[in-house]
Amino acid sequence: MSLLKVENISKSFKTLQVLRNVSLEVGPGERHVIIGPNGAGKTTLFHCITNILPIDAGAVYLDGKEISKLPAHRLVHLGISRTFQKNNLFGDLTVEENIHLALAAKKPYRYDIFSPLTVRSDIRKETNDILEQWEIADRRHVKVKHLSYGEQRLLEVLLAMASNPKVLLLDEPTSGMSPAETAQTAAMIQKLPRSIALVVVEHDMDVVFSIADRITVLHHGEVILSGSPDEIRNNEMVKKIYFGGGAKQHA
Ligand SMILES: Nc1ncnc2c1ncn2[C@@H]1O[C@H](COP(=O)(O)OP(=O)(O)OP(=O)(O)O)[C@@H](O)[C@H]1O
Repeated sequence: MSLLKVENISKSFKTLQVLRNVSLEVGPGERHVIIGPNGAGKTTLFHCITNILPIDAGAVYLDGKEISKLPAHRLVHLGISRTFQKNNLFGDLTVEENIHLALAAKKPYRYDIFSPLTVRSDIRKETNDILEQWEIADRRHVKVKHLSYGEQRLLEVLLAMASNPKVLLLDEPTSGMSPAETAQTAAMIQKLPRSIALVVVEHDMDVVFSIADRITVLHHGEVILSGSPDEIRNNEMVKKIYFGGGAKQHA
């Protein structure tokens, strides 16, 4: 059974149909990358999977259970976490404090005003583990607004992982990054544990092919192909639609 199943979902904004009978399945630990030209509906698909936007038709399942109408915080507890194209960080707090908050949000005691976060030894330990594991311990006291753009996006991925998700959705993790930051991010994504399935929207083809087990191609809101990296690379229709100049590529 697939871990995440998207079944025939459709979405319109007034008269503009943005998703049309989109289906995809993601297995445990799979790296599933979604590609497609600008405006194909990739971000809308993420919003629909996480019920930030209600779907018009179809259904989304996690572990066989329908989750289409569940609110975002319930989805996090069930094991779906995501990042956004725009950073969702607290710029005036340090790296360490942002990690504290992300970890505390998942704990049952988060509303206990008599237990300040800083004395919670489990949060301190988990924070240290994250800082060490991802080799950012030397940045722990830096305010997030003073990190480079690439560092901020990396931190956002780490925070999305703090909830120990089964599925992590990454929306254009390398957008706006320098080539060095892009390479660093791709390497980081490759290092993410296989206990987490990844669904990644990505434009950079080097990144796509370096991480994907499976690729789904969206075009005008429809899945035109889903297959292995080799199948995608060698498919004539994909070459024409996506690589053939019909699509505007990101800078
Ligand atoms: N809230 C909205 N209201 C109306 N139209 C919208 C809304 N959000 C997205 N759209 C339109 O839906 C289409 C798909 O947008 P979406 O952002 O999902 O595409 P995308 O594939 O993620 O594009 P990109 O690669 O540029 O991020 C576009 O035509 C966009 O203008």
